[in-house]
Amino acid sequence: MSQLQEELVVLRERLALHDSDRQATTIQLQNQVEHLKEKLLSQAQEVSRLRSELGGTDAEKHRDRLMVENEQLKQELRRCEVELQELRAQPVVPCEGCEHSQESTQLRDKLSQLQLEVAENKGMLSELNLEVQQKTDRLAEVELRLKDCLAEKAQEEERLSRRLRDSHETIASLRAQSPQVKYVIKTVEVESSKTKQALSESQTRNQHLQEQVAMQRQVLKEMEQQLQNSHQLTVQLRAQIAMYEAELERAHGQMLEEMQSLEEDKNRAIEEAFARAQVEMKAVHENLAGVRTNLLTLQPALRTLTNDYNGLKRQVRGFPLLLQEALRSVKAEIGQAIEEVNSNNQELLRKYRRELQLRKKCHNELVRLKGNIRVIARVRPVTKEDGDGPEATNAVTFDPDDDSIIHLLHKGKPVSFELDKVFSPWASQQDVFQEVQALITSCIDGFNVCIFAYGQTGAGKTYTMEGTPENPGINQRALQLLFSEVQEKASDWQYTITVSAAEIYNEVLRDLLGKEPQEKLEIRLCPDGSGQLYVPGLTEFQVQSVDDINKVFEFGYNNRTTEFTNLNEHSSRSHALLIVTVRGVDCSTGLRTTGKLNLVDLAGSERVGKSGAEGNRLREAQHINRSLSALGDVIAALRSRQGHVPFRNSKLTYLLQDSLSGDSKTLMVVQVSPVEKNTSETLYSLKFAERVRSVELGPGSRRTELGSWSSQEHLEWEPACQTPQPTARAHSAPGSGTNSRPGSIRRKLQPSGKLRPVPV
Ligand SMILES: Nc1ncnc2c1ncn2[C@@H]1O[C@H](COP(=O)(O)OP(=O)(O)OP(=O)(O)O)[C@@H](O)[C@H]1O
Repeated sequence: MSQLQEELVVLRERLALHDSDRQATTIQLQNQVEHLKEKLLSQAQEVSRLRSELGGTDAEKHRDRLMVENEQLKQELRRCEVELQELRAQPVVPCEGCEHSQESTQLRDKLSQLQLEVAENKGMLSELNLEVQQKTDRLAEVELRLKDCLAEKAQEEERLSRRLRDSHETIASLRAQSPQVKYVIKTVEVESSKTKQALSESQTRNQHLQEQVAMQRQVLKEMEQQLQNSHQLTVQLRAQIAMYEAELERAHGQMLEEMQSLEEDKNRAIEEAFARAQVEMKAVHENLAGVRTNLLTLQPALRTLTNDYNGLKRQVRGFPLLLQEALRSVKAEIGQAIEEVNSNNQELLRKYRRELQLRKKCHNELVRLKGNIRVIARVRPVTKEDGDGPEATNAVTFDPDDDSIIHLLHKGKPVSFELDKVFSPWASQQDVFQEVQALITSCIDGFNVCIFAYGQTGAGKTYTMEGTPENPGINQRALQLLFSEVQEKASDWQYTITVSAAEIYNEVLRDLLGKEPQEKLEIRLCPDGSGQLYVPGLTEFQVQSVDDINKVFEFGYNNRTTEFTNLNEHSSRSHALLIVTVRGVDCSTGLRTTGKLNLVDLAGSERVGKSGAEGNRLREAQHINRSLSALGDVIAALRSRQGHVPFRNSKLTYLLQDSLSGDSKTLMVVQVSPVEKNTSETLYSLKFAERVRSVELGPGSRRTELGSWSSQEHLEWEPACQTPQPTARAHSAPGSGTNSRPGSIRRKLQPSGKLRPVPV
């Protein structure tokens, strides 16, 4: 029992000890709670201080102040605008030539510039307003966050105080229930540690909040800086606005001054005008008074004038009728006159056409009477080339009473020939041309004409056809005549003249005006079925003047010189043709004519084969003889009007077919050398000429005459020469010559060939 009591005492002591401990702990806890409360309070104060420090209200104030300033600026702007409107509304009196108008325009420009600047500033201000608004929004947000923090803290505080209260109650209940004290103490101990933990947590949170507050402070500082900047900007803008206002004020003042001066000018001008008008009015009044007195005196004159005028008016009214009548009669007279002239013209035209036909008929008749094929002879003079001595003596004489007779003394025997005409060595180029002139003119009328120069080499063929530069031959003169005739007829006819030039050498036809003179040309039938012949590829040049012809000849000559090394010799062995085509259109009737003039310089007719030529020379001679024989055959056939004309026997006759047949006209000029040494060839040439001519002269004997004009005849004709044909009229020639025969073929002395250009 005593042990139990002892134990109870110990327990009581221990309990008392525990009690004192618990009291100490409770006090400690209470102190701690107090301390925490104090801390919370100080923190709340700190927060409120911070709130006040953060200057949420300052910023708001600042913002408000800015807003107020903004509002003021806006009001000022509005006022400025109103003033500007008023200024604009004020009527501007334009005064032309006024020196202020330019200044006024400048001021107006300046004003509009200022307005633009003001608008820009307005924009900037609205931007600043927006910025301030954004900052205010951010401040409100921060404030809201701070409020939330404070509310949280208050809740925490509430919770802690509630727990403290609970602890007190627990302690009190523990005191009341001593058996459970130990347990309670333990619980308190446990709870006390929890409280400590909560405290440390709240301390941590407190620290976090303090950091946030520091951050917010930093943000606020930055915002304050920004606000300060915007404030500075606003100050600047205000200064600018003030400056603009001053400018505006000045402009306004200037404008007012200008307006004032303008007003004054205007008033002055009005006054002056008024004074002038008054003076003028006075003068007008005076004039009026004078006019009135004049009017009184003029009235009778006016009356007579009015009467006159009325009379004239009546006359004028009647004038168109009179005029119309006069015009009608004049028109009728003119019409009648025109009709008369027309009928006269018609009559004249009819007569002209009849005359033309008659002329053509006469011409044709003349040509017919002369013969469609005519043969003339031309004797060349003795030249230096003929040499000296008996061989060069003259063997040709003429009949002084008959210009168609020629006498030749051949090997001592006189032989005479009758041709259509014989030209002595003294005959000029013009004399010869006169004989052929009619033929050329008929070419314009649409006839085909052929003029041949026939004879031995050196007998003067080229001289007759081409002549010399100083003394041109038939070719040049013919073309000249054609041009002048065509020009004469130009009022009624339109003509085109074209020329072609060709050469036949060894029965090969070549174009002398073509780009390829080497090219062999062929004669073909026209594909149009007209039966006409043509030479494909033969160049044709249109000529309008002698100059043109000279150019064409020059071209042809150049072609030949480049082609042949010995042109003179070559030209003696080839036939050269100049083909002139004259195409005409009658302007009144549309009638078309085409005439062709063929001017042919034949190859030398000498009988080379007889003199023992061989090789190329013999071949050339054979070709020449064959073609000349063919020409003789064709002419003979035409004269005897045979059904078949052997045109195709040579290139020459085939090419000239359409110019030798039908109503074509042919003239052969037989060239004769007068000297003794050439009498054999001269005899041969004259016989050939006479035979050509005699075919027509003796119709009964035509058939017998036409036996053969073979190529052999040119080579084997010597016996026939000695015994003249019966149809050839032989006359005794006066005088006599030597019997010598011509020697070798002479070369030409002229530097040119057969197509040498001869200027006229
Ligand atoms: N009627 C004339 N008057 C003056 N000289 C003439 C006459 N006829 C010819 N002649 C001269 O005689 C020479 C030979 O004449 P041309 O050259 O005309 O002969 P050709 O017959 O044409 O010869 P080829 O057959 O070689 O062409 C030339 O010097 C020429 O000037």
